[in-house]
Amino acid sequence: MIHTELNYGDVYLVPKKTVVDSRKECDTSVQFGPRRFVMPLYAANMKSVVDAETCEYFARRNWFYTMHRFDVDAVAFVRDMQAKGLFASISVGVNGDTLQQLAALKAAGLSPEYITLDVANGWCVKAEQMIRFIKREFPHCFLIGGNIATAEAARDLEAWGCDAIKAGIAGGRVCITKNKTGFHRPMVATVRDCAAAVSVPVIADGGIVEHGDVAKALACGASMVMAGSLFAGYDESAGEIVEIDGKRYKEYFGSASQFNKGEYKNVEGKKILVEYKGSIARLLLELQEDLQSSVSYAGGRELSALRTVQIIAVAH
Ligand SMILES: NC(=O)C1=CN([C@@H]2O[C@H](COP(=O)(O)OP(=O)(O)OC[C@H]3O[C@@H](n4cnc5c(N)ncnc54)[C@H](OP(=O)(O)O)[C@@H]3O)[C@@H](O)[C@H]2O)C=CC1
Ligand SMILES: Nc1nc2c(ncn2[C@@H]2O[C@H](COP(=O)(O)O)[C@@H](O)[C@H]2O)c(=O)[nH]1
Repeated sequence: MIHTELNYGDVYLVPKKTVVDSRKECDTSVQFGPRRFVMPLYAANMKSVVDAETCEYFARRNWFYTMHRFDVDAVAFVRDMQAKGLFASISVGVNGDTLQQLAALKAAGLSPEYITLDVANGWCVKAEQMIRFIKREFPHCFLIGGNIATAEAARDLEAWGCDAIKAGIAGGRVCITKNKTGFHRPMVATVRDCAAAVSVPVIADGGIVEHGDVAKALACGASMVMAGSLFAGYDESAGEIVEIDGKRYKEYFGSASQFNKGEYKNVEGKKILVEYKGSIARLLLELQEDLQSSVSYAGGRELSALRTVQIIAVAH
């Protein structure tokens, strides 16, 4: 029997009695690893979304960030962020280049506060080996592993030593994995299954289309949400402005796109143009206001209230 699974766009949250007098009373902050952040939401570790300046921008405003792992000097990045009194959060892969970067960090006496193991399918032997290696060599580091999409995979990554798990396979806006391989799991099912299976925080990665999807992800059990396209196209986002017929855009491309890889090999991502939207400050404020409102509809004062709401499927 083939069963149906749902995405954010297929569900809504049922309102409860509001207990606050103003949405301002609702607290959107989240403890994640050793630090507390203003929002349970952050920009994807993609080259077309974040660069070193974007990371600094978010860290200074106490938003979580993760630098991407493509052509990055991890030593320089970690040293620079920590010299500025900011936390360092980097991404790594599973191959020899990552081992070299980690050895260089160790030799320089540096330890980032957060490391994200960023591979398409984190439920694999190479990921297990890297997770165990990082936990051994950088025991004080908060290690995020991913990506995965099932309870069984989440349990394995927790057992291997991950401090948080990033869930979401082939749900991203510039993803073509589902078209090229046939594999994908809708986000509501992914997040609910993974979050129920482990005691470490789960990050819902990809597929955020509307601001309300953040609240839906948290209602499904996510502790944090990662989004790419939501944060693309701003002054502070990575990449240059492109002008076409007098209209301004920024490029948003997948980490597994030909554009990011530099060759057409195992391509599972595409490049699109997103409208240029100016400064990101207004977006960050609006996201926070919207989430405060979500918490009020959930009948609480804190994010935990979202875990108590009923999720309903809607007929299209
Ligand atoms: N969240 C998502 O759904 C997805 C995200 N991505 C993103 O794209 C980026 C690049 O991903 P990717 O192209 O997979 O490369 P990776 O850099 O993640 O691959 C790392 C290593 O793992 C091997 N590998 C990758 N996929 C598989 C597989 N299916 N089976 C066996 N070995 C594998 C690769 O070898 P080899 O190339 O020889 O196979 C390579 O040596 C990452 O940042 C990832 O997050 C990509 C796809 C889906
Ligand atoms: N299948 C692919 N997924 C990718 C690729 N590059 C990034 N990603 C994933 O997408 C999310 C962002 O999704 P969005 O809907 O918020 O835009 C990102 O965090 C990765 O997990 C890719 O090339 N192929």
